[in-house]
Amino acid sequence: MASMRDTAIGEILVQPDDLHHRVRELGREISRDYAGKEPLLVCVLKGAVFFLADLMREIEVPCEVDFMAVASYGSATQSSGVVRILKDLDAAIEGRDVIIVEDIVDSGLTLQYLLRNLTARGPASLSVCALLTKPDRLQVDLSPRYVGFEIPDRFAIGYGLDHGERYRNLPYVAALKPE
Ligand SMILES: O=P(O)(O)OC[C@H]1O[C@H](OP(=O)(O)OP(=O)(O)O)[C@H](O)[C@@H]1O
Ligand code: HPA
Ligand SMILES: [Mg+2]
Repeated sequence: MASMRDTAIGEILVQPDDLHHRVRELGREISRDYAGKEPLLVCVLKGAVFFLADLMREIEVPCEVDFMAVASYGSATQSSGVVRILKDLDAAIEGRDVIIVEDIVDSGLTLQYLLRNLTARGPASLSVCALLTKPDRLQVDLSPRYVGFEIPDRFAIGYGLDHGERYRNLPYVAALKPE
């Protein structure tokens, strides 16, 4: 775990206990909504891996997971919306009940791209479960069906979220301290 003395770690936005409880609630909601179905969770690498692993263990209906890696270009704390697939899903999703699992929806441009791309593959249904959203930064007209927490317009790190690949291992979500 990165040291608490690391000067780049600012104010804590979501405490470990709150993450744990909310992830459990989301798992219950999904289990209820998908009763009788067998959803496919599509985890967007890398940040969502941590959320996915905790969420999936709170889901009580049979479910599967597949992974997709995408890259968006731009400065370190901003995504450009130009999205490129680095790793595609292993299997077809036609006819499947798909849930996209994201760690954060910031501008929404990555998610907008993913929704268009996956819709074109003919899933039976497609929904989004995002741990975090930043309502003040959203640039597109979409709203995930499942949201963990709404956070202020701060660059977030921890619980999967990185800055330059660091801080993913923090057990809480914090704001990156401005330089
Ligand atoms: O709403 P947006 O402004 O498009 O930003 C959200 C996207 O940015 C982050 O991924 P990132 O490209 O940092 O990849 P990572 O998960 O590997 O860190 C995050 O996991 C989302 O996929
Ligand atoms: O606030 C954020 N933190 C980490 N990665 C991100 N990608 C988009 N927004 C963020
Ligand atoms: Mg990142």
